[in-house]
Amino acid sequence: MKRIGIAGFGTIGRVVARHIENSDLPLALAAVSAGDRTRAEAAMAQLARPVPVVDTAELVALSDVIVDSAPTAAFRDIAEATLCAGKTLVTVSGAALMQWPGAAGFARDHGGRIILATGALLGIDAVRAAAIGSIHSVTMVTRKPVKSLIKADHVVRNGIDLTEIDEPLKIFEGSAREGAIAFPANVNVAAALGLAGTGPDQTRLEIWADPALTRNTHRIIVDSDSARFELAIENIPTDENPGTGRITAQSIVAALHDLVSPIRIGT
Ligand SMILES: NC(=O)C1=CN([C@@H]2O[C@H](COP(=O)(O)OP(=O)(O)OC[C@H]3O[C@@H](n4cnc5c(N)ncnc54)[C@H](OP(=O)(O)O)[C@@H]3O)[C@@H](O)[C@H]2O)C=CC1
Ligand SMILES: O=C([O-])CC(=O)C(=O)O
Repeated sequence: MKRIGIAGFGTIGRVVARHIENSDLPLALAAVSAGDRTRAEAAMAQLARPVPVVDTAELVALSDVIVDSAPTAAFRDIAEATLCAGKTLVTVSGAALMQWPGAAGFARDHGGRIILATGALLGIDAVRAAAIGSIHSVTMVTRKPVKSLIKADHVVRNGIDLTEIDEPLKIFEGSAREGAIAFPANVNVAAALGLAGTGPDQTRLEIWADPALTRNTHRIIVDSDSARFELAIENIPTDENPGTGRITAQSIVAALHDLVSPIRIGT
């Protein structure tokens, strides 16, 4: 039985907890950590078998695997505490991982492991396989409804008014690294794509706010010496946090299944 601790009991963390509770695989929810403890305890009362809301140190002590579903800013503390204990971190904070160049060395030195789940993306398996050979180019175009982008740091900081737009507006063009830093809660997937393929600096990214859309969409074109492929995904936003697609939590659950299943499908 693997004991799972969830760091960040918000939109993603609560869905992951419910799946673990209902799973017939050898996974058990051990504890969660939170920003606002009172709010997390109220949400915990919705579970059939509530677990304690604890701080990061206790979460790590009580768990074999930590799921990081906290904000980007909390990633490093959660990751270091997990890795220092020689444990496994499952995260979708690609933007934060990208900004920690020493992560692999830190994990190796402490006998821990970081698993960056695919999150709200697709095709990371094919991109990784292509990267074994030579990738010529990777381009990603993200289009999101206004409600998914309106609170993004970059939009607020630059005073970009999305409330009145009646046609698609390109709000960012650059590298995946620049995009993930400017939109840490909106294009973690671009960072993941960069880390899987030619690197975040070589991966090109556009972000559009599109008033006609209801879904968070990503289109990716990869050209390599083994294959050319195009990928597209239309994510249904969660009600709680429209920037977060529903599939993200399910990607984490699938990654947890991989840790305990006798057969693994896909790279
Ligand atoms: N790769 C991908 O495909 C995607 C990645 N993400 C990333 O996943 C993460 C979670 O997203 P989401 O669930 O939508 O976000 P939410 O804001 O819904 O949930 C985050 C939770 O973390 C809590 N929290 C805040 N600080 C800490 C801390 N120091 N330790 C533990 N918990 C803390 C917050 O509590 P409180 O509100 O009380 O502060 C909140 O409940 C984000 O980093 C986001 O960028 C999201 C979508 C897609
Ligand atoms: O839901 C999405 O489309 C992707 C997302 O928020 C992210 O990468 O952080």
